[in-house]
Amino acid sequence: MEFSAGLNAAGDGVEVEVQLAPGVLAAVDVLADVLGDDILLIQSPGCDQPLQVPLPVAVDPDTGRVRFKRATGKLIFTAAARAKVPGSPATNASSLAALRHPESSSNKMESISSSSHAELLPGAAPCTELARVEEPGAWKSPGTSSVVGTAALEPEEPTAAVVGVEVADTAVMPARASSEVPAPPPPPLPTTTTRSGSEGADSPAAVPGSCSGSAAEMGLTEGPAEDQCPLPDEGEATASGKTSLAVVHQQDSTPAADAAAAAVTPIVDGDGDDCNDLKLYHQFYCDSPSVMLPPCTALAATVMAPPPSPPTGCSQVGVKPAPAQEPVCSRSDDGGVVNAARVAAAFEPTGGTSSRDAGFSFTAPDLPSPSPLPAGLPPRAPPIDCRYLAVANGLRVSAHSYTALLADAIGVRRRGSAAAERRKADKVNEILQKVADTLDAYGYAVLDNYITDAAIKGSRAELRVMEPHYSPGMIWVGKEAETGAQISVSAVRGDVVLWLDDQALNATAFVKDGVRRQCSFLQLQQMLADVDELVFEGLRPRLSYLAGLHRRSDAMMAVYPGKGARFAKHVDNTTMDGRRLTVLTYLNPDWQEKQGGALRLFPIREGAAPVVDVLPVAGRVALFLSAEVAHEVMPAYAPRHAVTLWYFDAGEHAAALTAAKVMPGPSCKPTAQTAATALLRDLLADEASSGIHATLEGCKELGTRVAALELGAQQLLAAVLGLPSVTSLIETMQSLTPESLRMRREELRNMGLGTQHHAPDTSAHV
Ligand SMILES: O=C(O)CCC(=O)C(=O)O
Ligand SMILES: [Fe+2]
Repeated sequence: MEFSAGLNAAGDGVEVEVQLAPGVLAAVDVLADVLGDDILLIQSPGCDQPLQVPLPVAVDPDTGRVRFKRATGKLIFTAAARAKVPGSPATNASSLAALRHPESSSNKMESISSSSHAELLPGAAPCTELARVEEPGAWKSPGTSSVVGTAALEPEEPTAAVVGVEVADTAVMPARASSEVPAPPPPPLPTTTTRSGSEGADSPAAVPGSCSGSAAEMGLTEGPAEDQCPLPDEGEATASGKTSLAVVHQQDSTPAADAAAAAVTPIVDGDGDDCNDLKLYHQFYCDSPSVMLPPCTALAATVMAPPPSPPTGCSQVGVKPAPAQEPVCSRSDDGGVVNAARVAAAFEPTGGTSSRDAGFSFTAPDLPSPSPLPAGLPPRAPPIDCRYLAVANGLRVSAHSYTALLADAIGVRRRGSAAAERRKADKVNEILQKVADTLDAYGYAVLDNYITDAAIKGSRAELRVMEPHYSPGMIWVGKEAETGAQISVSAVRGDVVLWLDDQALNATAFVKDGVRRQCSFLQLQQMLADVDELVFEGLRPRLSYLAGLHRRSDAMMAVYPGKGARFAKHVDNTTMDGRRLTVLTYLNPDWQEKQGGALRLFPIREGAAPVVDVLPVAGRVALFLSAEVAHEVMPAYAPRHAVTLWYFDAGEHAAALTAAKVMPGPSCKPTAQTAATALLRDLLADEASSGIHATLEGCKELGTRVAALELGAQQLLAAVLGLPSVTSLIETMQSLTPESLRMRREELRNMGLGTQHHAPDTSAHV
């Protein structure tokens, strides 16, 4: 194979010319066909990050020569397969291609698109660096770059070839480990922050009946087309100070509130337009973190002074993360491998037998084991023994791909000059650093437009088939990481949820009540991969607090059905269960403030940050520290869709799992859950139907009942009611007056649907 590289005539990049072997040429050619002018994503063995090659590459069909230009970086080109792509070329954002090295020595190509189909052929080629072009900054002065080495490799297989080029330019090296990046000061005061004396002051007024949960109201309408935006010219301003995307309102203008508002620094892409040209960080260094960045990034939506009477203490409640047990494989009727235990747990995480009996199962034809992920890619959600391979359009799904983001990266299709590229990379780093700094200083950060409208719409469409099968969200209480007791009280937590693990995400069909239904979660998978990337590659290296993140929970899809459903104030991880970062992605196009449903985030320490209300608008990603930031979901008056992911710290998680194994807590006992739920049900029920009356006698009876409960039930109740201990629960309950009982009941009802909307049997699962 022949190869040459050198500074191009314009002096703004290195031009590479490669003579490809016939098989490789065919692969590149076909991929170019599949991807249109998107990105070719290539993962080569020994190379940590996939390479992203903007397409089309110019292939001369007569000579087999390929030319392309790189501004900087290391290019390792591994092609080991030939793809056959019938049908029309896919040009949408879901088109993607990846080369990934499988278990052993052979290479495979995976090519996925909504309408195409690839035949995988094994190849064999090591990740070999063939040539290196080293002259840091050379393209700043044309003519000084040089090829310092060339080599050639003839692949053993005619269909496999490797070409490598490394071009160094230290000017665009991204920030790496936090130790290498001096932490900049907290975000500066935004000079153009808009403030208003009235907006965002109170919980939004209820608009009962305004949303009934139809598909249209759930926001499944077509979003606007993506802007096509040119790259900024050389001379264009790099920072506009534009704050239009960071709607920052402040209720009270006090010095403390001013300072707090100032902390919420709007982050903008800085190129003076509304375009998504910061979507991509084009990472060429295989051994560096690849960074994807949201366009038009902004911080939290509404800054408010703390509410006059903040809700009572944080409940020790959280959400049951993925179960820790290893799955047990079994075989389904139609021959597909089914991990019944895990699927049941994932789909109906109530821990109760009824849900397991009801039993979902996912089905897929037998396929060979998937290849392990290439080293260095973000860790995936819980490892599973019986992995499912999705069969979507006859193609295997790559567990990780950057392509959905890349496909939007107009900056790649219309590459600017080296200087423009460098500016872009710098800006991306700057924004990521701001996000990390904000998270570090205040415990939370919010990114807007991280997920595209198309991806939101696609994911919502994929989830629609599952929506009838969501279960009431569980409040997870107790010290047992991942195995803790769960209790469902819709007044405290009014959403319904669906847990999706890797296996479920990769399934093509599910069976419920003996009925088989098709499903596909490709878009959703991509969205999750994009969030993983933000966390693992964008933030983990920048925050020592996140340095130990090793994996995340399964994805929890949640729908607050409207009608005032909410989730009471709580902290996700109060028991050192391993969860360090909570990341929410909202899927609600056209969400209006009057629909409520804001995520209210409370400061880590009194006065340390503003209380912010973050509306669940589509594409927005909210991040906060799971063990420190109290938060609640304000009553939602329209169906509100969100995806929650929890990222685990390796050390804390391991310790929690060990602790859970050796000392299962009393709250695990089903009897405790039943007793606690029964009492809550009575407490919440209308007086007429409840055993507890707001009279002196009723109060006395309640105090006696609570004191007589088993410890586990008392612990659960204390947690749900936001009381710090069992002692305090008993004291509180024994000193109730008719008045305070009525207030407590009202308070609980106001937290959500209450029994007016939910029958007791649906609001209590034990
Ligand atoms: O949906 C949200 O905004 C937050 C949900 C939440 O707090 C949780 O599931 O723990
Ligand atoms: Fe939460």
